[in-house]
Amino acid sequence: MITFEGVTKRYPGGTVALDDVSLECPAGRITVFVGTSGGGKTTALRTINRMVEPTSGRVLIDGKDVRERKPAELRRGIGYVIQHAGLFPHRTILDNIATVPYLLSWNKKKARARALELMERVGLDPAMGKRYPFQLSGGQQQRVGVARALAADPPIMLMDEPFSAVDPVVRAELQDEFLRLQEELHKTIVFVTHDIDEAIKLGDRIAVFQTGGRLVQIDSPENILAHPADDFVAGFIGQNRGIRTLSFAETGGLRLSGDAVRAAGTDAAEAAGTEWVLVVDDDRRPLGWARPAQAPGKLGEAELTPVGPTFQVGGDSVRTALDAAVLSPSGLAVGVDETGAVVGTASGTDLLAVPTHGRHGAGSGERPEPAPEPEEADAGGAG
Ligand SMILES: Nc1ncnc2c1ncn2[C@@H]1O[C@H](COP(=O)(O)OP(=O)(O)OP(=O)(O)O)[C@@H](O)[C@H]1O
Repeated sequence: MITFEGVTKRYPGGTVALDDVSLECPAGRITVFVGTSGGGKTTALRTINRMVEPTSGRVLIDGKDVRERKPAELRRGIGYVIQHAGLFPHRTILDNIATVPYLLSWNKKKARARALELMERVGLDPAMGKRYPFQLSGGQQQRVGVARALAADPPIMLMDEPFSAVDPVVRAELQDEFLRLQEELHKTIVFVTHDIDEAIKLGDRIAVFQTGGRLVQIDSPENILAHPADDFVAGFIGQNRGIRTLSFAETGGLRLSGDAVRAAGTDAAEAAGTEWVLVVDDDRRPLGWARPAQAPGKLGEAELTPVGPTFQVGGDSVRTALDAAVLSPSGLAVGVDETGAVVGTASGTDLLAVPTHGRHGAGSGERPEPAPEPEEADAGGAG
């Protein structure tokens, strides 16, 4: 756990970069510092590894004031990743990743073996180990930056806009892999970004900083979206706050209907009263939509309308399910299990009735959430 106790940083000339900031970054979780440019995010991050010394207040790691530790020794236990990766240009990728192991006097063989292992972990072909940074794409360089920070297996990682310099597609990939890695590694991570969407995707907790180094709110992404502390936070979150809240609503408690689901080969006349039916194969995999009134005969014989996007029940959020409903020709979202078999369908109205608590998707670990109400607890099933 990292604790800020009344941390203030005033630079000569009078700039207040941090104004009496108190917060906690729980062990094994991702805390994201987000906010306006010049709000003090980077300054706050750097007080943790003593690259910045507070004017007053204290930063504690597991209850111990960081000032009691020598900066060099402290930093070896704290991985640090920055924008543009900050790799050493004249060192190979392997040697870049092995920087801290070398500093810790590991023998070269062990350090390189560790670097190779980490390259695989962060999704880089180990054959790239002999290359130099300029021979890698921006996204690959960022992966090297993450691998380098992880090399000596530090319990803490500080990440300052690590994915900001790459295009949105690569950025999303890096974020997804980062979350997967964190599920295995459970590091205590402090992550700075100016991008609220990145903060919501990655953070277990989000700390919002305002100009003048003031911490305005620290809470879970769900609560920040649902209950912004003031107009500044509401404005910072931006539009579509309601819809985005649905990213945190789980589909596991949803009651899905089997009324519109029919096996291929069934007589269309049997479903004559239903405008759209979802035709499934023997394994309940969706084949497409049919309108029985317009295509008499056996379902599946006439051409079907493509199913469109589906959602995984319990795995995807209500936001994803709602998206599937909006794009579905029938207006019904198709819920599938992890094998792709149809569980049932839900209308937009069904989906909006789901309460919006709980973390969705490829997550950054469980978080203490209120237990579901009994009536929400039964898992979705064709019913
Ligand atoms: N070494 C320094 N000397 C004087 N002022 C500084 C110094 N470093 C930062 N500042 C000032 O402190 C304030 C906070 O800066 P900081 O870099 O922490 O903000 P930030 O929230 O990370 O901003 P950004 O998103 O733009 O990177 C800014 O007004 C900045 O100009």
